[in-house]
Amino acid sequence: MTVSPAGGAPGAPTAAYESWPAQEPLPSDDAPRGAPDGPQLVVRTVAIDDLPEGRTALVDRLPDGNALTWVRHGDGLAGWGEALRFETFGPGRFADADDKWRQVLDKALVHDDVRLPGSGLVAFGSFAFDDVSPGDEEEDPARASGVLIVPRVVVGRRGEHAWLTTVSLVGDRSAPVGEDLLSAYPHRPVTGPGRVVLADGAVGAADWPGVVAEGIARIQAGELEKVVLARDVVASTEHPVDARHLLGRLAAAYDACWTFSVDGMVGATPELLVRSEKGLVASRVLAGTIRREHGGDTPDAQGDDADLLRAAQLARSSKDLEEHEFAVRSVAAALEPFCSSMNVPEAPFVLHLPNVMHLATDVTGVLTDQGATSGRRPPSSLSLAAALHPSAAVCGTPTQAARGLIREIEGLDRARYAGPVGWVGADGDGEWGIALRSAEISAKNPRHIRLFAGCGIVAASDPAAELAESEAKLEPMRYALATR
Ligand SMILES: C=C(O[C@@H]1C=C(C(=O)O)C=C[C@H]1O)C(=O)O
Repeated sequence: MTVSPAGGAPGAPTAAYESWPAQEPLPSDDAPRGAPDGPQLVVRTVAIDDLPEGRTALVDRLPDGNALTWVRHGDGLAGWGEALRFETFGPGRFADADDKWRQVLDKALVHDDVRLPGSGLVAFGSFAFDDVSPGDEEEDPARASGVLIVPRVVVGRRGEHAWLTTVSLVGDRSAPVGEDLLSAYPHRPVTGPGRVVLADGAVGAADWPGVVAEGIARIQAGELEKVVLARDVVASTEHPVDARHLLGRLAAAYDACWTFSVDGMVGATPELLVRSEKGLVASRVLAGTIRREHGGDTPDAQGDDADLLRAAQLARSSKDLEEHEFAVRSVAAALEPFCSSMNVPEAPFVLHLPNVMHLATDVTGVLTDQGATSGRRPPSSLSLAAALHPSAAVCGTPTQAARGLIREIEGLDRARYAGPVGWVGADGDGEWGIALRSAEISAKNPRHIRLFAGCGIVAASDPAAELAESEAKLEPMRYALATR
């Protein structure tokens, strides 16, 4: 078999693209899975023409609840099965995952007929917000704080192009390949959660305004400028939660958000931490929120006159503009060392979502061509996400003081809430969102799911208003579980 170097897109793809014709059998050797020199993946992407269009078409393809997804406006990726899984821990969770990913890429054999972002070899990932989680040590010392998963099968769409990627491991003779790989995952019917009972999480709704008041007092005392404080709500369901039920409802109703699912972390986030594509980077920064009032059972993104008034109120609110400015500055400062040029708009726009409106700024940049001058690889989207995390949109300003205050007063194990979630490809490009408007299905008990929401607090914040805002931010996941 001939192995040819990667060609095509600039940006020095790191995986080898092999050149055998599609009908030839896959190579195999006797190396056992997980051999000391690491696993070798064989990846094949072909164009497909039978994927229907529509917001939920990708999610509808998922055969079971072990869903790996990243979907927006009907475009994106849906993966299932696990060819490889890497778990990482603590402060090194991003760097270790990035290293392991590069090792996989160096050996992978990729035959990609489609060559679009997301085709070929991809891994989905989800990372904890904090370097350490309260309770980690006592409750579950083995709990990983980062995970990268390479699916067995991925279906993708970008505009009019759709594709199918299959992944096998060299030497893994027991695993099905090609067509057999698809039939190895029979489609199981999607099940709803049945009756859902919601209860207070770590800090009850009645006590949470007190936590916010403490945050405000610390800001007013001059300890810091902004802190993001969060709370959780625990849902107990009659039936085990099937992630596809949640994903279908989120993808249909929250079309402008990125609907994600990685290893039990599910949500529809409006906030893009970083997208890296062919040397260009982009980040959608959100901070500053106003609730939308609407009746009915289905979230409705259509605006009315009252909405326009609220949007204008938000765009003029000095408290929200201040909160927003902190978040934009933190993202711009973190991206700057990687970029030769950047565009940071002076004023935010108002993003309309079915439940809330946000002040939003799209920051863009051109990555410095470090590869050309130093021979080093350009930073992967995962290492960019690591550099940007945690932005002031989910932590605060200054970062260290805010993180310290969160640990001190929030009383919540955020786990992967507000951490980076997304995917990385073979050339390092990828998309990472912030895991907001999200919930974590318990790995131990699939009838137990924790919903999260947080709010940026500044000196002028009002605890009761922040509680109401947190309720509005819980709405997407409550809707996904159909408790509203
Ligand atoms: C922290 C969350 O959202 C963040 C906080 C916002 C705010 O306080 O205005 C707005 C968008 C997000 O950056 C959340 O949804 O849990």
